Amino acid sequence: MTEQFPVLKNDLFLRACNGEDVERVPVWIMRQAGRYLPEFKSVRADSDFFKVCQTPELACTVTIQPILRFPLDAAIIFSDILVIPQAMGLEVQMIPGKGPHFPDPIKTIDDLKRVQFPISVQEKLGYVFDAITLTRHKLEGKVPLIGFTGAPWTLFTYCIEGGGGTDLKESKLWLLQHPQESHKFLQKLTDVAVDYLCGQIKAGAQAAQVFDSWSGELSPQMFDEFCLPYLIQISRRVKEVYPNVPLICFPKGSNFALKKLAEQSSYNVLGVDWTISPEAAREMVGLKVTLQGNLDPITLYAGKDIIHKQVETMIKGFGTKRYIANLGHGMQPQMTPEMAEYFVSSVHQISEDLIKHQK
Ligand SMILES: Cc1c2[nH]c(c1CCC(=O)O)Cc1[nH]c(c(CCC(=O)O)c1C)Cc1[nH]c(c(CCC(=O)O)c1C)Cc1[nH]c(c(C)c1CCC(=O)O)C2
Repeated sequence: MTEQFPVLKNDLFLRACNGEDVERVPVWIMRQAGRYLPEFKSVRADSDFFKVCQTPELACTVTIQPILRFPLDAAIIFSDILVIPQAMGLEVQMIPGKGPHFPDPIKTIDDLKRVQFPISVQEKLGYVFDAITLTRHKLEGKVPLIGFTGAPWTLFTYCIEGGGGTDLKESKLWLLQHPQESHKFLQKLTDVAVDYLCGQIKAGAQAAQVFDSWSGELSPQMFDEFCLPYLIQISRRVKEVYPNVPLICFPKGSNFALKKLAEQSSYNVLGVDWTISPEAAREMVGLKVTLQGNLDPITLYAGKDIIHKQVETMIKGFGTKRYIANLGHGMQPQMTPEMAEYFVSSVHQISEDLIKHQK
């Protein structure tokens, strides 16, 4: 039996995903739940990072925290992309002040034997599905809930580098020296990501985003070989099961790939970072897909007047159709809730004005 969820009261985000008219540009923020919120820090004070992810009540609480504070148009389930490597049998720790750490990363081809595949996502990641179902109820239909996964290449880099903050030398050497084994591993990660996204949608996610945070470290040629086919595959396979659920792809740093993704994949929305102008991004995809982004997050440190001006330029550049406002990457722990709020309210005010005057 499928769950009955509260009726959705704000469908602005979903309408923008689907290219429908909006009376205001929808806005959410990547990493909107996080350490810049005192109420998040207070939950984290008592619980390890992955404990929060694994406990549906806690994951639900922190997912909803930013929704209670700011007039956002979507919630994103609190979790991490690295729950997939964990589910495949690799140990991942979150080290305070440093980030993710794999005590025993994949170093050799022989190490790939330690990667469990196939896996039952229901058995290993059912806690995320439970968190999503609970959060759908607790949101009371205020805004839609987004699920997410890491993209195969980005997950691959963490499994091989053992953490962030590297130049990805080891992962790139895998692609160059062991292309076949790399493809095999990327395919396994893809299969798990597809099952994982389908499980999240079944549990109640109303849209889903694929984060390829490190795709921009690859040359266009390497991107075409090791990222693009898997990103396309994920979109097509999830759409086969859930044709009406909007899918978002954020290939950070690979703005050169926007045209190919718009033409060849089934994503409704493409996320862009701040290294491409809104006009250039729009030029590459036309009105075939919705664009999401792309304010340089550093802008949130620059003060209200500057935020306001930059948001205005951004919205005018993208246009108010087929557009979702966001940062070009995530919130940072040193940012203040006040500036997040100002960003959100600037999007409201500027886009409402623009749309009114277009009529
Ligand atoms: C690369 C990546 C990861 N995780 C994620 C990505 C892709 C997005 C991106 O590029 O930022 C995705 C992610 N991680 C988190 C979310 C939650 C939902 C949201 O509010 O956006 C999402 C969508 C929570 C988190 N994930 C993490 C935190 C902070 C850790 C903590 O609470 O102690 C949060 C709130 C930890 C994390 N997790 C990861 C890193 C590199 C770090 C350390 C970053 C840091 O310390 O600032 C891996």
